[in-house]
Amino acid sequence: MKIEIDHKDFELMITHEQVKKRLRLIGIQLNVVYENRVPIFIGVLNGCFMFLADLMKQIHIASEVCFVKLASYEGENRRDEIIQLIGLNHDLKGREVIIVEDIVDTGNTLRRMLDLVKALEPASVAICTLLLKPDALAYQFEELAYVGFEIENQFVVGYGLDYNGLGRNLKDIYRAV
Ligand SMILES: O=P(O)(O)OC[C@H]1O[C@H](OP(=O)(O)OP(=O)(O)O)[C@H](O)[C@@H]1O
Ligand code: HPA
Repeated sequence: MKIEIDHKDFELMITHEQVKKRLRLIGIQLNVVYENRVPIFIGVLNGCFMFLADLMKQIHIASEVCFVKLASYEGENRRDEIIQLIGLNHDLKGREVIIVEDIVDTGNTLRRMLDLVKALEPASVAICTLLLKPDALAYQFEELAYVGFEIENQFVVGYGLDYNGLGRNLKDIYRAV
């Protein structure tokens, strides 16, 4: 099936049924690994909102959830880009943290997120991402423990992911053609 978003063509890549099936398996894994550890799931906005909402329906152990946003601004020296974590209202010291992303592409966002989270001294940090583009990844992350789908280096949209701000509401995931 083909769709058009903001004058760009996309074709169906991963159906919502496939996503749900994969989420059930990831949920089973997380329920086992984190039993009695009361993990905190930290979703990185905006893209993760649908994935994290559906993932949490598969989590049956005691756990907490929060959402953060990464914001950047330029320091006095124009080349200094300062990155801030906005919205975190939990003390992460000694906690078992699971960072939830819709997609890890170059890995730049995750690199920054990990630096900020690790500075807060959690007991452990794992990453759960719905999509991973291995060929675009500029770093190796040993924390990348839960991956929904590895995909080719193509732009994707839907299920939280946007193209020019549009398409986040689509249930299925589409790739640019
Ligand atoms: O691995 P990277 O190359 O850094 O790309 C991945 C990031 O890009 C997207 O966020 P974006 O900054 O577009 O914000 P959004 O979630 O609000 O769409 C996505 O949600 C990831 O957080
Ligand atoms: O392929 C993508 N689609 C939408 N947003 C993104 N952010 C990083 N990669 C992507």
